Amino acid sequence: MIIQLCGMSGVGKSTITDLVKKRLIKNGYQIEVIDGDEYRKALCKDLGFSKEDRNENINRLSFVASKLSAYGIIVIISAINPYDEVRRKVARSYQNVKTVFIDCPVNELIKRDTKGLYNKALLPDGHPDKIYNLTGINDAFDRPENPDLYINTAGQAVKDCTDKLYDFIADCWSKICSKYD
Ligand SMILES: Nc1ncnc2c1ncn2[C@@H]1O[C@H](COP(=O)(O)OS(=O)(=O)O)[C@@H](OP(=O)(O)O)[C@H]1O
Ligand SMILES: Nc1ncnc2c1ncn2[C@@H]1O[C@H](COP(=O)(O)OP(=O)(O)O)[C@@H](O)[C@H]1O
Repeated sequence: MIIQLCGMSGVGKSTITDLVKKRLIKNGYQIEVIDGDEYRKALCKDLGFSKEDRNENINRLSFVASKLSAYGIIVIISAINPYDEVRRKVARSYQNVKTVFIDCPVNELIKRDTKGLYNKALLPDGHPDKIYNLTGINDAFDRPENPDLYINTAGQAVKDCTDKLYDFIADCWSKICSKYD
């Protein structure tokens, strides 16, 4: 099973997946997280943030996910994954793919700004530190219309969001396993 997350920088993808991963391992599941930030330092280090590069990034991450998933490992792809077309392609190309939208209003993300990226994207044009392709500010994010699970992290405790994702994964996994009983 492949869980493809999508959501802008700072919505809580890493925070939630780290906790869900620990809990799944503790309860005996085999799980791997494919984290966009981590893979961009290795397998995807040649890629930037153009539409083409983001698409290629998700193509690579989902390919790796499919190989692990074929061994019965639950795989979470934790990336911004901003384009509807690519998310649909992943869902079409591989078996047992679920799409989870982690959401948070942009004004809250600007307040959180854990990596300082929003501050840089909001600098005036021409400023030497300004970034011009931050998802949700000056680059596109297609909000999924019918995700398999929706989590809004604004004003919600991390534990509640983690419980939601954990319960969803455990439920999907038990349905898949019951087909083989
Ligand atoms: N311009 C711009 N836009 C978006 N993100 C940026 C950008 N520049 C750097 N970063 C950092 O890269 C992380 C996103 O990488 P992803 O592989 O998840 O992106 S994508 O799915 O290919 O769109 C993202 O990680 P997260 O904050 O964990 O989402 C950022 O840390
Ligand atoms: N309900 C919540 N779920 C997840 N993170 C939250 C929540 N509320 C506040 N946060 C905070 O938001 C930030 C999310 O950062 P991070 O997990 O790195 O996001 P992402 O991986 O999507 O870029 C963290 O500082 C986290 O403590």
